Amino acid sequence: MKLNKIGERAIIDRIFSTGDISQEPDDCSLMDCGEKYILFTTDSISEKIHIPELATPYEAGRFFGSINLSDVAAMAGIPESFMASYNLRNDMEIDYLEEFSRGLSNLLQEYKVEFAGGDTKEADENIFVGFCIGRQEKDLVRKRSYIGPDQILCLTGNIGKVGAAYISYKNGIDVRESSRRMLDIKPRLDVAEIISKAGAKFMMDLSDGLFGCLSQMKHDYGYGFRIVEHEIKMHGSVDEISKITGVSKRDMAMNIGGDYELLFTIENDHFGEFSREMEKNNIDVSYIGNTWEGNNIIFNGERWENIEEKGWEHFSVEPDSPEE
Ligand SMILES: Nc1ncnc2c1ncn2[C@@H]1O[C@H](COP(=O)(O)OP(=O)(O)OP(=O)(O)O)[C@@H](O)[C@H]1O
Ligand SMILES: Cc1ncc(C[n+]2csc(CCOP(=O)(O)O)c2C)c(N)n1
Ligand SMILES: [Mg+2]
Repeated sequence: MKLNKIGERAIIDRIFSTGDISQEPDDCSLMDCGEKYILFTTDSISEKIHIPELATPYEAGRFFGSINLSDVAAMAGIPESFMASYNLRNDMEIDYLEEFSRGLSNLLQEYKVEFAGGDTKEADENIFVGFCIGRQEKDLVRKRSYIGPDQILCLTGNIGKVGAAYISYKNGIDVRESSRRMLDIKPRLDVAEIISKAGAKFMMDLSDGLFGCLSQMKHDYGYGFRIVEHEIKMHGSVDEISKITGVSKRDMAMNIGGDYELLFTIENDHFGEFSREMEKNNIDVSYIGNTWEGNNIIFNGERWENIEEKGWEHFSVEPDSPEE
């Protein structure tokens, strides 16, 4: 059976089922170092899928670093060192690669992460593979397995900026600015550790969209979510682009993916203390639902609906792709 008949999530299940993977599915893998964990993670991008044609190489380099740092932020780790492996077509312009590297280096400098080297090879497609390593006190690391029943579900910032930019870009609206926005993401290292110290339980980054994350958590850890649509803060562009294109706000903000905000839970009886701590630190957090043992559902203002959408998934069959 071909991969595009299976989809990314099921492919990863099949890889896990081959037996020897020692770690739980999470944003980073962990190495036990006494009082601390070493966190390590890898994330790659391909020019074809992740980099819109009108994006500058500098923007692409920053994006490449950011998505890797985001996986460390997602567990409340402190990133320390980064490696970059490039598989590149032999007709790539050296200027492109230099600008890409400059974007990456500047991003790493901003977050005080060492650029520790990498690997460079000739290939048929341009693929950039990152590896990031970080550290954190064990009791501050936020694992996905810390999810439990009746926790309050929380989300930082607002979502949908990247989804709206993606839809704009596809519809030929303001294409240069849309390309820039598609890559303009921020690893939430500014807030992750504070949120962890304030008592978060499980945490993850939203890379594949809110619906994708909920579906992944239900599948991997057995807990579902009841979320309330009007509690979810959307980026200002979502409404505007929805009106112009007819694509639903829900699709743009929750299904397309590409935002890197943090999704996490707190214990129900800790709400007062936690929300005061967020206000004190000026951290924008929305309380969007709670966990339960049932399936993922959303309250649309009138009734509860099942969430059927699965977010962004590699190898998923496009609706209009021919059957093989
Ligand atoms: N080829 C693979 N071999 C072994 N494990 C894998 C492989 N691909 C993914 N995994 C594991 O599957 C889990 C989910 O991986 P995934 O890349 O979806 O991470 P994520 O943080 O949910 O998403 P993103 O990469 O968008 O940040 C992780 O624990 C990861 O280590
Ligand atoms: C058809 C189509 N093309 C492009 C996009 C944009 N996109 C590609 S990957 C990604 C985030 C997760 O990346 P990864 O899982 O690789 O970390 C996003 C938002 C899309 N949603 N649909
Ligand atoms: Mg992640």
